Amino acid sequence: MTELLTSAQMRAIELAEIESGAVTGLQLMERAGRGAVETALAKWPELAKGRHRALILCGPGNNGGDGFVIARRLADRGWSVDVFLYGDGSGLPPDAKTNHDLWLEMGRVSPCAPETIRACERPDLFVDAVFGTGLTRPLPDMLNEVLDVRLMNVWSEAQSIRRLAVDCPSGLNLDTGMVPSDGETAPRVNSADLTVSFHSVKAGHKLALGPVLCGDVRTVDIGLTGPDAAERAMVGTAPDPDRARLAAPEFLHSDLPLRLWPGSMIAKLRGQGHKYDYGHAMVLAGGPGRGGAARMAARSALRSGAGLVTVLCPPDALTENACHLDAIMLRACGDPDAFRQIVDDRVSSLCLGPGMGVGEETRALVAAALAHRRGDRGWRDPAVVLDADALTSFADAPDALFALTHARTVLTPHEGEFARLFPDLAQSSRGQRSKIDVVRIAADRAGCVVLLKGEDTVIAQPGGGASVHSATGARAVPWLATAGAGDVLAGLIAGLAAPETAPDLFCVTEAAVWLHCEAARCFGPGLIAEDLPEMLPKVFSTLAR
Ligand SMILES: NC(=O)C1=CN([C@@H]2O[C@H](COP(=O)(O)OP(=O)(O)OC[C@H]3O[C@@H](n4cnc5c(N)ncnc54)[C@H](O)[C@@H]3O)[C@@H](O)[C@H]2O)[C@@H](O)CC1
Ligand SMILES: Nc1ncnc2c1ncn2[C@@H]1O[C@H](COP(=O)(O)OP(=O)(O)O)[C@@H](O)[C@H]1O
Ligand SMILES: [K+]
Repeated sequence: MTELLTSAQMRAIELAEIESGAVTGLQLMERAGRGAVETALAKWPELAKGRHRALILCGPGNNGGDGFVIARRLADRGWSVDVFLYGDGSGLPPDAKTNHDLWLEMGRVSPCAPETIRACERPDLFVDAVFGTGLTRPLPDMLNEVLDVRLMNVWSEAQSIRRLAVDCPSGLNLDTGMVPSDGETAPRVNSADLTVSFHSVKAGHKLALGPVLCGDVRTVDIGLTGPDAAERAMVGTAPDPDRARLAAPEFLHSDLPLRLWPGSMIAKLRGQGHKYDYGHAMVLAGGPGRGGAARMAARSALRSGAGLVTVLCPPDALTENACHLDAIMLRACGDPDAFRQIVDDRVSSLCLGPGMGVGEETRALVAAALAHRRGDRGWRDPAVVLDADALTSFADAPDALFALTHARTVLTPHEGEFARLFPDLAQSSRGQRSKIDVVRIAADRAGCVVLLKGEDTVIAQPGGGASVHSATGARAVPWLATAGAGDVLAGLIAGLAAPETAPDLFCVTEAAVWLHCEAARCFGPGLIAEDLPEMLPKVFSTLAR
């Protein structure tokens, strides 16, 4: 699954399935525990052979119930298993209580206390089944002392103890990827080498701290088959308004062929026609000495598929730009009047912001771009990508920008630019709201697609459709944190949106972010922004097959 469910959505799916009579809660718990064991043994085959020792911490809810199933399954394999319960056995919810009692027929349950845990023999596998989707507040102090086996400083070679988290490392909020804090002590949380999640990944696995804390995240199919459980919208099609999805070539537990996604988002991999059919993208540049950002955006637009790309710059920057551009055309344009004369109805996408400078001139050009209509020639208005200075120029009056933006606009802020336009949604004022939710609010407010950058890039459109692109784990590209990488992304969106046959802007933006990350992966460490457009042909060659 590529849907990023919230805890409430997961509970609703589970409840609907149980109420339909298709499955019982106990069966789901059994499948979850069994799936967690199978996944751990598949990841660590050395544990699949012979008898080992497990230390399992169970919590007061159903996450703890999964822990008791795991205990039983491992004991069945001949393992020695020490089980600890945080909380009181009599208060367990019914299914967890049943599994607690089943385990009591095989072994002991000790109260969770640092002294008793320290007295155990060194485990080969540590299982965190304390809290999952039910975490509602910060972890209690006592748990913090025992949740990270590697920090307990009791066992030799603690670094090699395998740490399995059931649904999530306890303390992580699965809706937000954040760690709730009581505001007085440092937030407390566990981390894991392997996190086994059920049915679908949750938003918190992919946002904020989730990817760092969860380690390898693997999803187990627990056989939820009802209508609510089905995946709703494949990447590359209109998103479901309620369920965020991953911008990744996957659907229904399987990999999509890359020619299907993102290949189908790229007109020149399949289309026919002349250069104007692929659209004319225009990138507005700043004054002398500030043109590099726009030139990189333009190069990226040309590489990604626009038939023609023109840089528009103030007249005094013409010479500088002419020295750097060949395939990309160049026109002088310093004000909205010039803009209106130059931009004809064949222009199908516009990119404004990189290196333009902050102020009234930029505001006026942004307003002209957002007012531009294509008349009879194009079947829809040009896509307008606003980045960097085009956003910051409206820091004092974001509403003035939102009065101009329309459905063919995409805003591509980083957190700093986002805070200028949406101060109440900024990271510092976000509180416990998830990045997905705040970008949804931003998209509704701006009436257009909003992309908020980061390792967890979130894209949302008005009405709730949202996507997360995760550049973490095997797709981590720390070397993308390089000046100008964002300019290239803005150009990439403009280039993919330029062709007459381009899909809608939300889908184009999802594909652009994935391609941007792939270009960075393809180049590797040492990357500078100029390298990104040059890697696109290599990335595209893998999509056509
Ligand atoms: N939803 C589903 O479809 C399935 C859920 N399963 C498991 O059930 C879990 C969810 O179970 P629950 O909803 O019972 O939630 P949890 O087991 O995650 O936690 C709920 C309990 O913890 C308490 N609690 C929350 N935060 C606390 C804190 N900081 N300090 C002390 N106590 C705290 C709550 O009051 C409640 O008693 C999932 O994560 C998963 O492991 C699986 O059994 C399979 C199916
Ligand atoms: N550590 C990272 N991992 C993945 N992507 C990153 C990382 N750092 C930055 N990026 C991506 O690189 C781009 C940087 O954009 P931005 O901050 O606007 O830079 P600039 O303004 O210098 O062009 C964004 O797309 C962002 O998501
Ligand atoms: K857990």
